[in-house]
Amino acid sequence: MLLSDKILSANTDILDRMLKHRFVADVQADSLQRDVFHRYLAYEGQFVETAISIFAFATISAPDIGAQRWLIGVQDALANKQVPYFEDIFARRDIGVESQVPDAVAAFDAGMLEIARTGAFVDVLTAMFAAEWMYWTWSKATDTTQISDPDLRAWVDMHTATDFADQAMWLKNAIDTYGDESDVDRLAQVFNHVTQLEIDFHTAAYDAPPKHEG
Ligand SMILES: Cc1ncc(CO)c(N)n1
Repeated sequence: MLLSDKILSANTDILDRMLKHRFVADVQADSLQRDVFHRYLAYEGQFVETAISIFAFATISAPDIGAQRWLIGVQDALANKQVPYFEDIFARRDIGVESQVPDAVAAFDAGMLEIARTGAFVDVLTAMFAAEWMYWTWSKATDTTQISDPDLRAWVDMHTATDFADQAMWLKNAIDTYGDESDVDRLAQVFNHVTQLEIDFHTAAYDAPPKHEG
């Protein structure tokens, strides 16, 4: 079995919990409340910027120019496709960037950056594989469901588009190319850790935002 498939197999339970998360269920049932969507967007916009840094760390530790070219392309897509989505939507929907975010949101960003800063190349690949494979999976399962909010529809469609699908597949293949059988337990643990952070991140959108101090 491929290393990437072993990582997935070791995490079926937790991945399944994320794929059935209330947030995903609400998107699929077209019942995501506007205030939840807006909080999610504010937290998500911050993560997309963090993701640029994560892929920058991966670019530094990539062992060859082929991987570096690909990762620079990912940074380009994040900076020039995903960030503009948030810039446009924040202006139109009057969503403010939150200076205070819930602990779970801060923990997700910090946890992902920590792996990127201190982990081996395959660890960073696995962290983003956990994040992107999961989004690609639930978005594909949401391809034909009715979504009334055009901004939410566009967000889901962005994660079924060829660009994003190719990225998720590239990460999976790269784990098999650059990883080693001896990495399997550590990488399965990275995948597990990231998926738990994802669960908590998506739960945070349902809680009232933290109050400003003072
Ligand atoms: C929180 C989160 N996880 C994963 C993805 C997919 O890259 C995303 N955009 N946001």
